[in-house]
Amino acid sequence: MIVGVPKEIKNNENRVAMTPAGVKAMIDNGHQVIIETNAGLGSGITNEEYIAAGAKIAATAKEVFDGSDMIMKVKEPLKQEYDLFKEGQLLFTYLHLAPEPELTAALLEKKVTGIAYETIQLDNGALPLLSPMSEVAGRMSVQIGAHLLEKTFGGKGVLLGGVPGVPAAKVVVVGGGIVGTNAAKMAMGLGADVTIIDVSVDRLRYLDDIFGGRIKTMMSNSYNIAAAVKEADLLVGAVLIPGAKAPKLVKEDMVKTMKPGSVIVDVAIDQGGSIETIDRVTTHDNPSYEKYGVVHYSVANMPGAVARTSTYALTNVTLPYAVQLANKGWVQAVKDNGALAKGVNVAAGKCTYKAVADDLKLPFTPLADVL
Ligand SMILES: NC(=O)C1=CN([C@@H]2O[C@H](COP(=O)(O)OP(=O)(O)OC[C@H]3O[C@@H](n4cnc5c(N)ncnc54)[C@H](O)[C@@H]3O)[C@@H](O)[C@H]2O)C=CC1
Ligand SMILES: CC(=O)C(=O)O
Repeated sequence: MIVGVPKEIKNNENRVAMTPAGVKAMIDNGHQVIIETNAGLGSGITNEEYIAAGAKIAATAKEVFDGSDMIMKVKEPLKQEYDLFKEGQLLFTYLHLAPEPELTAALLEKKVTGIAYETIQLDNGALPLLSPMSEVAGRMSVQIGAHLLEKTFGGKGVLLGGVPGVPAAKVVVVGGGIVGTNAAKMAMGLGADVTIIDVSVDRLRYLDDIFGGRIKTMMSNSYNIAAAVKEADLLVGAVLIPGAKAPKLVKEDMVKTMKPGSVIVDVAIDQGGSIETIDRVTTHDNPSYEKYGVVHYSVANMPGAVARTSTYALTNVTLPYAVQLANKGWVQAVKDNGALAKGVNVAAGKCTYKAVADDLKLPFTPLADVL
């Protein structure tokens, strides 16, 4: 199989979908790899390193798409990439289709097989290709929140950890999964007063256990969320229902109760956002805006800013699945691997992921019907 890796074009997206180690693994398995020129530079990987590992370098994204059976990317394709899809091509990347009707329509029209990193799911519910980026974004959410709380960035001028004699800032994390746990870890490490809200009592029990009672846990319901949001200096949105649009758990009237200069970082923006007052997806160039006196941050590719770490963390987990897809072809690979099968969101012009079909009001076709 010929595997193509275009350069990412989203604002400040410096990650790349394959490292030289991935190229070598593909070549060792009898495949060919085409990398768009300079695709790795943002992650500190040169064309020469890819060539030494056995890749060919293409001058343009069009050459990569035209010449490849499988495209590996990091972020969901942007509008200027839709025309590059070839009918029947395999696309392996983050897709986040539930909030993206136009991208979904383009993939369906071209009968692209879209396998989304974020919905590949193990039997225990874990999302192995989302987790490393959630670790990165969860940790970044507190680092970014701490900056935005500074007066010069529009914040109320509060130091997360406080100092002796002055109380620490209150950090409220809605969603206690991978993002939430990593946000809590960083916030606690900086000395903040941390509360995590989740809908799963088992998850809250686990968090209480691992943090040794040094954070507070709360059951997710609108009463508790309203009370916690009102007091929060930094609010982190971190909920997920796999594949689906994020539930808007924090309502506009709750945000209005926050003190001026408080900060919201909605990490769940890639699934449409979990905070009602988040009305746009922002970019690393212009990451935050003010609404009701509160600083809002809603960048959908947070890990792109720490690309070197993120590229290696992401490709560590994507490569074994990519090799299965290349070795067996996607149909046999998903028949053999139930976790990978859950990644198939669109195939043969049909939507094969229930939550995406429901959110976009499209007919749902069970994957078995297109295999
Ligand atoms: N903006 C960005 O750059 C990035 C965004 N993300 C996104 O962050 C979000 C969270 O990802 P993960 O932590 O990996 O997901 P996860 O599945 O590990 O955690 C989600 C948590 O939300 C909880 N939850 C579900 N419904 C809830 C409700 N009604 N109330 C409270 N909690 C609820 C679940 O019980 C679970 O513990 C996803 O949308 C993911 O795509 C991840 C990485 C980067
Ligand atoms: C998860 C995701 O969309 C990202 O890492 O950008």
